[in-house]
Amino acid sequence: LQMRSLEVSEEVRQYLKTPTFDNWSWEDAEMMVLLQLMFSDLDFNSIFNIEADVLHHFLFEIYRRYNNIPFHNFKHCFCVTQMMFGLIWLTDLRSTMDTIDLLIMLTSAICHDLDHTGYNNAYQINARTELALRYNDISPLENHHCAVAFKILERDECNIFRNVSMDQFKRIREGIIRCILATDMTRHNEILNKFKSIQPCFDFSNKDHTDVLMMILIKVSDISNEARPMEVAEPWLDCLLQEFFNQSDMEKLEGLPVTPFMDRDKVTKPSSQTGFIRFVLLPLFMELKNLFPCLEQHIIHPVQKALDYYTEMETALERENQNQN
Ligand SMILES: COc1ccc(NC(=O)[C@H](C)Nc2nc3c(cnn3-c3ccccc3C)c(=O)[nH]2)cc1
Ligand SMILES: [Zn+2]
Repeated sequence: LQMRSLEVSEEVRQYLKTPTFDNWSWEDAEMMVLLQLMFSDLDFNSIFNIEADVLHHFLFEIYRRYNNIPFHNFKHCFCVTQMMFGLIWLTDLRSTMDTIDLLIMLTSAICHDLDHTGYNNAYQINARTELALRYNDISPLENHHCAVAFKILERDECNIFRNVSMDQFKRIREGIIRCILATDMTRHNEILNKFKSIQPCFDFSNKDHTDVLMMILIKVSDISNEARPMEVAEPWLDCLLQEFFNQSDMEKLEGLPVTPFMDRDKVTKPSSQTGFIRFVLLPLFMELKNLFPCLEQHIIHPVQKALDYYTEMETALERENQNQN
């Protein structure tokens, strides 16, 4: 992978800060350069003394450790990081949060699905895989993603944190572990309820409050493909269903329990999305909008349009089925 030193125009730098960024029109090598740009645009390199070649080696090793599977691949890692980058600028977090917390969030986004095999936690546990054994069925995938991240950081030439103090590294490590482990969707309600409970009087100087906000922001970045333009989001749903179908095919072959919304004989694109958008995405975004009203137009409106699109598709499909029967 030749990371061409793509000369990034001012126009692209601004476009990179918006949730409308289209990942499909960029090569992997260009996305690597854009990831470096995010670090420098947020002043991480100067504030934390991150040398350019160390950042380069770090990102290259990250790139190597994502697998070529339909959804949880390097492009997903880039999308989640780019959404996080966009949210930081959109909500002006540079003026309300410590820079070290922004560094934790961006690095967590980059690392959050490292070495994902395309089989979710339910499969790991049911199939009693090496990961389920090692992590005692407790978020086996997320524990693994985080362990791989710190294995990479143990190598001096990849350690972007090698010039920070012991106290700073301790805070960074605690933050990255907390954020990556928060991406386990089985903990969705636990984390959302914690955020709801501190909502009325959110205090940016209270670490307990900002710790929860950081988990909410990586969760939002991770699952918010539907906040992007339809021509960007729809291919991602095809990739996701491809990965889900691979898993449910394998589960059927191995006589393991099959998750209904992964079963190619049961799921349709609209049915999987209308429920997900209505019961998972919108409630999550509505909570975040209470803190950052500007997300109404940038995130919630596009998702409501996506809900209308899939609801339309669902009724059209049902009408078609009725005509056939
Ligand atoms: C509470 O745990 C859950 C809840 C919902 C889902 N997934 C769904 O409902 C369906 C399959 N749709 C869906 N799932 C999505 C999307 C984005 N990420 N994402 C996803 C991917 C892997 C694991 C979990 C989720 C939510 C998306 O746009 N749609 C998966 C896990
Ligand atoms: Zn992810």
